[in-house]
Amino acid sequence: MEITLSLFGTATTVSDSTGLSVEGLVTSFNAATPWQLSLPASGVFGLTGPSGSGKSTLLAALAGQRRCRGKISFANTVWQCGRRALSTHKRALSLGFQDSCLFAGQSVADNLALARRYSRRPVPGEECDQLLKAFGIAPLLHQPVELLSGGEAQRVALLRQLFHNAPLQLFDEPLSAVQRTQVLRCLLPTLRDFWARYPALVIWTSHDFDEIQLLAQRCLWMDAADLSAPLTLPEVARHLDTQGVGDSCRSRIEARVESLQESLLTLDLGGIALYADRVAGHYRKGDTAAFLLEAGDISLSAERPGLSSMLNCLPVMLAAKLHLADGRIRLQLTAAGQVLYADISRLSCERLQLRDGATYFAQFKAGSLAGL
Ligand SMILES: Nc1ncnc2c1ncn2[C@@H]1O[C@H](COP(=O)(O)OP(=O)(O)OP(=O)(O)O)[C@@H](O)[C@H]1O
Repeated sequence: MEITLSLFGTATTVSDSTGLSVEGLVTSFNAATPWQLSLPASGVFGLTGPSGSGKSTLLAALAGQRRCRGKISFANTVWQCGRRALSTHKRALSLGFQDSCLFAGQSVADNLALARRYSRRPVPGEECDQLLKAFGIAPLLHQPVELLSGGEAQRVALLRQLFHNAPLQLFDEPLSAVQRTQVLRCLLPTLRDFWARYPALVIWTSHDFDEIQLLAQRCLWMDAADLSAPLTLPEVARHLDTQGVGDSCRSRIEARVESLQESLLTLDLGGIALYADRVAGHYRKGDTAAFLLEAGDISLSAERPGLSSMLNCLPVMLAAKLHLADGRIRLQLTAAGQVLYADISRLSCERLQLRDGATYFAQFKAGSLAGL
């Protein structure tokens, strides 16, 4: 079904969609690959792809901050038709950048109050108080924004966007300066919970695929100005693997070199022997060597396993569980003061009856340790 709307006094026909509809959107950057996109009125969608591929340009065009032509409509309102465009402040959206863009000369509290005052869907005060606490912003409320660190400023800017609670929320690497553990363990779970209770259409741009996995169930992929339709997370992971970009979840492990025989390296991690196969480079006994280990390469047992073709068996302590958007569970484990991540299914998690603080056995193949 199609409906007719009036934009600047001229009748315009758009698809009857309450979500976001983009048809043939062209900027000076993507003249050869017009963008098409159709997203529902609510839901969290990741946006990732190689650097310089056009992600920020797309967000700027959606927000009316980049000259473009084509059609954009959201919630049955036409924002762009041909070269005619509705100005940014008339679009029901908010846009958050890596550079926090807070209002200078004002306190944190003033910045946040403005967002609520100009919101058409203000978030209840109680909710705001909880968000202030979860984001660690409460002690900073009376600070002038010029005195905030980069990570603090980003957290305030993100909070300002939540307080404003626009129907379409665009984010461009909004947490790149915030400590990763705080992002993964506190901020992303808070955001997921917030958007479950205050639905909006969210497009979250990041190079950190773990962030996207924790927030979104679908993700857009941009490569050389070519925009995909929403993909599943495994589909995007395959793109990332092929391109060698992005950041799937890998742990960095450091261990002391014991011996190298043929291509099998024997290591010592806190008194436990580890083995790395097919490693390149020169290793000398006593050196500290670093390796990467994919979260998906680890299997976990509640009891010490018997003989196995998996050469590595490391006792680990479960520090935390993170629920990934695709239903899997990411476990944060510690061993000899180092942090490892393991991705397992919800069923495995239930069967193992995992408890924080308990000891388990992480198994992985010698070939899974990639030397740095
Ligand atoms: N204001 C501008 N003027 C001219 N070219 C620009 C401008 N902004 C970006 N570009 C160019 O447009 C292309 C796309 O940039 P864009 O910032 O959209 O990419 P991106 O995918 O967001 O990259 P990143 O992941 O590195 O942030 C790049 O080649 C960039 O150099």
